[in-house]
Amino acid sequence: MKVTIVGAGNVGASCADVISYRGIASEVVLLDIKEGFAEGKAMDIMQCATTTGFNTQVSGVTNDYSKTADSDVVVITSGIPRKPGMTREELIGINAGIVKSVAENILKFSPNTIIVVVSNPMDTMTYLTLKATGLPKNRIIGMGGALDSSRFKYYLSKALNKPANDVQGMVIGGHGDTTMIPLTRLASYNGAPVANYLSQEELEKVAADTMVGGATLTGLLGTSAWYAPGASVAYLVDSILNNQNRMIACSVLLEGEYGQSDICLGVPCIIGKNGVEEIVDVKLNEAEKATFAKSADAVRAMNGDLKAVLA
Ligand SMILES: NC(=O)C1=CN([C@@H]2O[C@H](COP(=O)(O)OP(=O)(O)OC[C@H]3O[C@@H](n4cnc5c(N)ncnc54)[C@H](O)[C@@H]3O)[C@@H](O)[C@H]2O)C=CC1
Ligand SMILES: O=C([O-])CC(=O)C(=O)O
Repeated sequence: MKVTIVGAGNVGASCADVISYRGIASEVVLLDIKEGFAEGKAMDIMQCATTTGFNTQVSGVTNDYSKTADSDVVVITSGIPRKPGMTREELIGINAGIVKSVAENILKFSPNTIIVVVSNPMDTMTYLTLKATGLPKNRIIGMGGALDSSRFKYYLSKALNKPANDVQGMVIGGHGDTTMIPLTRLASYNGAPVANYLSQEELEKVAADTMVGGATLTGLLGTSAWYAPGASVAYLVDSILNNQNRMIACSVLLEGEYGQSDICLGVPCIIGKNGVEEIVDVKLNEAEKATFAKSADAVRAMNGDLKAVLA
């Protein structure tokens, strides 16, 4: 199975590292516009093969899309990341043009691929990719919810003082500081509602910390995060390539689900060999439905800025 990752920067390279280390794909191609950069990242990762013990073949290319031919999955991480104090939405001006041209180039050589969109603002970039390529909706998946959910579980585990792997929870809605929706009511500590153990005030703090999880890291690192984003993409790619049918919150085209249409937004999806196999209805209550509608309004307003690039 072959995976191409466009953008060999922090997130792209981290993703390639996890995919190879865990043997998720037999071949990974890193592509970047910066001369020699993807080649260097690929060589560095390949020099881990004998010490960490993997057989995945990782190669790097400078803007040569012919080397990406017949990829089963293509991950788009090309574009600029935010700096401290910025929102993800501020990246649209530069990233929209990059994402559109990358998606078009990819399809010339891998017409049957499934595309995973990572570049920010991710929900709007996913919608752009869908509109620009005209691919069926099951083959365009925005990655954000897997990462946001892992941060939610991290903050819940800290509040509970229990191992993160004993915590279940999901974040839906937009992948933005104000549009994310941590589903606190449905989160559990090994099946028991977290509200059994945490006060309302503690739960609100967990949700607030989750929503600004990316901004917090950007403030600490000077650029946005990459280890958890790279691992989250690899988790999603694994579910596609190995047909695991995991339920993962992903940004996908909604056509009436969750009361929304003509928008890509984070909802729980079954992810398997065809990409999005199914959208799962987790039965939101009235307050959650209203929050979801507000999140959709904000993302829809952002999508309005795509007119020029889609013209
Ligand atoms: N959806 C999510 O959950 C997350 C999204 N992101 C987003 O992912 C993107 C990448 O972030 P980082 O890897 O930290 O940035 P980075 O700056 O480390 O890497 C981006 C790479 O894209 C390359 N690039 C730019 N234009 C290109 C083109 N036309 N073709 C090929 N490569 C091109 C650059 O040369 C650079 O190496 C950002 O937009 C960031 O906001 C980051 C983390 C999580
Ligand atoms: O915060 C950012 O800009 C990058 C990102 O999407 C994340 O780490 O969640």
